[in-house]
Amino acid sequence: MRDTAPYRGTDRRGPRSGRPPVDHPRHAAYEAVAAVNRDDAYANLVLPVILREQGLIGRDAAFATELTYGTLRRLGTLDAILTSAAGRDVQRIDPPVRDALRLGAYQLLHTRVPAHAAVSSTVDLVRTVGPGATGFANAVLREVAGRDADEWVSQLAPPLETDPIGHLALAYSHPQWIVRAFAEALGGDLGETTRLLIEDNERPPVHLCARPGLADPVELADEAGGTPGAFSPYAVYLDAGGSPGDLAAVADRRAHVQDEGSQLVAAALAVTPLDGPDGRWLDLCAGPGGKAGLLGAIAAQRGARLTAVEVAEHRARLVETATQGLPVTVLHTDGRLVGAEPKLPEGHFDRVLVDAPCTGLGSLRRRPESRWRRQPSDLPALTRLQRELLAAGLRALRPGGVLAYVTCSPHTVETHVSVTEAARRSGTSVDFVDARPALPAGMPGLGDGPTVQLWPHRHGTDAMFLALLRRG
Ligand SMILES: C[S@@+](CC[C@H](N)C(=O)[O-])C[C@H]1O[C@@H](n2cnc3c(N)ncnc32)[C@H](O)[C@@H]1O
Repeated sequence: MRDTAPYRGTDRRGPRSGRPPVDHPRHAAYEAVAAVNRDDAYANLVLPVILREQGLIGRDAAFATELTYGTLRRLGTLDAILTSAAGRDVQRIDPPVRDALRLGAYQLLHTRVPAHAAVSSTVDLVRTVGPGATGFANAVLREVAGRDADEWVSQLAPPLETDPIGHLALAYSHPQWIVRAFAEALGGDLGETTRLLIEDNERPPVHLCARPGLADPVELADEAGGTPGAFSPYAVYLDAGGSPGDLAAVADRRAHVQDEGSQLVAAALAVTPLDGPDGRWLDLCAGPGGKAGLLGAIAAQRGARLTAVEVAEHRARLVETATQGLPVTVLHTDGRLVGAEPKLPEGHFDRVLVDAPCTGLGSLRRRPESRWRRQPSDLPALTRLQRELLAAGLRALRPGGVLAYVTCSPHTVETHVSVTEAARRSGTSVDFVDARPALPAGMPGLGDGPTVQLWPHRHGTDAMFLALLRRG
């Protein structure tokens, strides 16, 4: 909302209804934030339902979305500010009042909503969700309004010089362990780490993938009112407010919604040179089917066939839908069963994708609550699964075949450590292939190889990691 006219919200009941004014967008945002914090809901799933139920469209829907996503992203910093302003730990505030205050503080510090409107609309909200706390809410928000966001950070964050991780975590609203992981993956460069954290707090663009042989990206960009992507030959960037669900090309599966980084790593597997047969491709972790959709379309052009494996039944069904009409066979099974499952024989496949389950720290832009849900304790189970799936992928690969190991996390334990450990323990001879030539010529910021790490702040993509391995 920063760059648009100040927004005051809408009151559809009007002043004469005799009831306190109800601001529909703010109520919708409250419902969404409360569902996320109370019920562990996902904002991207729950918000569209609430918007539909409340009949919010256009500017109202955009405002509710901005409030929901912004508040959830900034939760860590907002809570530190509210703790200070309230003079008590925010965790000890009644949850409905706490969520209303978070929304109010977000409006005060990060939008152009006038302070009086942010305060009075939040007090109105508290009147309905936590009656009895209106005086408290009013006092806390007036305290919050006494400083701008930078002044609060100066007051509350530890000094950058002595505690850079603590400072960045508070200033840019990320848990410290994630800031530390990002800084490590960026070679300790705190300037780059800061740019990444800033990017994580922005609304991400929507990217489309024009499926090769089925849609032309320039024509799709015209149809969608977007622009062709900078790097992926299949990418189209949708303009803000563009709605992919309304596009005929998406409805009839000539295109799908997919981050450009995901397109690039899937395409990298397909373009890596290979000697010998090249007709059997495998996607070992396929759900919900984004990369299988792109690889299936490329396979159709090249006379190849893709086997797409997914262990979760509902996600296997999503892969089936996503790959209809393409030369793709979907298997609902555990990818680790290579060699035991007759349809997954050892030494059989020419190209294998292992797009492993991971913390998803590379796509925090798209999942506003996930940075607060993920814990370092998630890592051991995930990295074990990553290594087992990668080992299975290597077993499935024929000698001379090529495997792409991909994560949407830049955490080095999930990237470099997982891939080198699994390759070392695979019992077969495995060589790293330089992944950089498999990405578009001239793409900047790809590092020294042989693996590639994409970044939101460098490439405008999710932080996808790619390692290419060739079996000896
Ligand atoms: C990162 S996602 C894959 C995203 C997908 N490639 C795409 O582009 O849409 C990882 C997927 O692996 C699946 N998965 C987890 N464990 C698995 C296993 N043992 N075998 C096969 N799939 C598994 C998860 O259910 C999840 O759908």
